Amino acid sequence: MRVAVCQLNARDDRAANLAVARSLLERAAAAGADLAVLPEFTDYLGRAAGLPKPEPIDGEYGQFFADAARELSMWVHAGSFHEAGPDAAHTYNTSLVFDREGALAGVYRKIHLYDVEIPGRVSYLESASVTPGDQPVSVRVEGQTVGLSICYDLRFPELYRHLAVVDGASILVVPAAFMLHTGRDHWEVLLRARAIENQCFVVAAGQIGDHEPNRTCFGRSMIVDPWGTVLAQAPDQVGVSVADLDLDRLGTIRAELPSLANRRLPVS
Ligand SMILES: NC(=O)CC(=O)C(=O)O
Repeated sequence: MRVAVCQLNARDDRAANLAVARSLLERAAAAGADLAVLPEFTDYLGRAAGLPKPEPIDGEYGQFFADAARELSMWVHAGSFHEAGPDAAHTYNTSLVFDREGALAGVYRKIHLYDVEIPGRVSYLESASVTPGDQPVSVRVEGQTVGLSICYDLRFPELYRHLAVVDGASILVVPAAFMLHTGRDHWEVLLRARAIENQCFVVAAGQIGDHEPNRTCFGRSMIVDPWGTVLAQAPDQVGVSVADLDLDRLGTIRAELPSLANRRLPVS
């Protein structure tokens, strides 16, 4: 299976963000991707005050990427967007996955919210405006089980254990807007750890660069194999990176180094 990670610099202009996302999906399709993944908050990454009215799953955002998937005949993981939430003050941070016909194949709401205060570096209280999801979600894509997650989820290995062991995922997807300060030291280590410990491919699409207000994202979108080898890493710019997932290699790694099968403790 050929996968693409689309690295974006979304800002406060929703229409412009979607136009760039569409052009990256076109590049991914031209490169022969079966599945293309966009980053967290592909719709909008700007000041809270300027956030366009949050939409339902079948709103314009969903329709836009359903059309893209159908027109490009490619599976599209539409990063995440601000889904209308349970009350006026809260959205969900939601991923949508569309099949080649543009049919909705999966919906995942970010479970772990980024409430972090690192003085002078990072100040973010995601729970002030986002309601967390509470369900791990996997989707069948081209005969493979793909486990869904979003950004800060990456720090919670129990989610990925569930996706790999309970759901049987062979591919783990991570749309992200990882901060520069934390990303420098943690992004690659965490992605490769999740790949190695769960013996899965990890496909991670990130935001890159400056976003209002005072937010800089790390980028370095990455595709990692189940051995922990980095198959593709994006340069520090908006663009598309592609890799082929050798699913036979996944079987070989799991057979030769059966750490998933050797687990001794149950997964809830
Ligand atoms: N932005 C996030 O949700 C996560 C992040 O930047 C981090 O975990 O660090």
